[in-house]
Amino acid sequence: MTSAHTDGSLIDTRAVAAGAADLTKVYGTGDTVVEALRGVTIEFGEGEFTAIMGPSGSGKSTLMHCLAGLDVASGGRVHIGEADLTGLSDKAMTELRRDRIGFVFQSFNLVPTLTARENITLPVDIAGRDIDTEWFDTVIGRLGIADRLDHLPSELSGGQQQRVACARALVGKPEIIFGDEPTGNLDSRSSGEVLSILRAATDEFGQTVVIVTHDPRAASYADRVVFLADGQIVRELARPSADDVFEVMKNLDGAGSEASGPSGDGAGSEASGPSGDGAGSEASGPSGDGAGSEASGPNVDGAGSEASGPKHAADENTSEVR
Ligand SMILES: Nc1ncnc2c1ncn2[C@@H]1O[C@H](COP(=O)(O)OP(=O)(O)OP(=O)(O)O)[C@@H](O)[C@H]1O
Repeated sequence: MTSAHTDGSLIDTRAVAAGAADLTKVYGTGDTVVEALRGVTIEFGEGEFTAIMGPSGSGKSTLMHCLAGLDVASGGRVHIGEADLTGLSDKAMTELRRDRIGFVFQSFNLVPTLTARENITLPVDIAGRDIDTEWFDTVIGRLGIADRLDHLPSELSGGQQQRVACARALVGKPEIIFGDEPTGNLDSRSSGEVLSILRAATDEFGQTVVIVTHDPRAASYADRVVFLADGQIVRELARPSADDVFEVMKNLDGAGSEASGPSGDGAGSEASGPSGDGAGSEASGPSGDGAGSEASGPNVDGAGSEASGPKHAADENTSEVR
């Protein structure tokens, strides 16, 4: 949410959905000690989509797990809304995670004995709430899993399982959704669908989304991208293009292994550069090759062209704030 300064410029007035203050995390002791987080202070505004990036081992997953109450920090504080996680009992933490947080993690954690539909509605069922059937239909339609709902996870492809996990995180409309490489196992079309619907969750329902990703194109769907290195926040970009993100990652990473260019490995989508010509449209960036690209998602946000990639133009709003 924004409002106008007297000089006409916009200021951000949205409420804070979650945050961390001076967060530290130390693994091991003595010679094997690792300082995974070294004083991270960050806030996530309501309805904001944030991507966390950084070289391998920089602390992204650790930060995500501490924020989501899945791991306990060594020092500092974390809050979700008004709730300070530091003082919560196990029971209160479980309820908070169940009622207010959605998770899209790469290890899908689907219950193998439940169908896709049952997995998707499980958190809402456990919480004893009613399913918003209209939103349920919208989510599964956009994610292209409507015809897979009665299948067990073992009968689904990896990408379909990940989209079921994404649907599970979305249908209950939790205040905040955490995704640890939510598009990591997806081809670029499915990746675009997942990112578009996460974007829609913020734009249409005011949900807050925080993802860890290695993919500059995925990051370019975000309102801002926060870069970690050695357990600290070192850069932040507001509404960047994939090219902007790629440039920062290249510099942060030295050898550039995390944000490798178009010749990136394997499926390419996670590590591909924004101008990926290697796999052609498969790895293409948001401002690249137009509406027909593989990366284009469904028309999730009402503005057709918007959905074919992230909404930020290459040269728009790329101010560096740190
Ligand atoms: N359980 C653990 N025990 C000891 N060290 C750990 C543990 N988990 C993470 N670390 C270390 O903490 C640091 C940060 O790890 P983390 O997984 O948060 O990095 P990351 O940025 O998510 O990396 P990647 O991009 O490779 O997933 C690394 O040096 C890692 O080896």
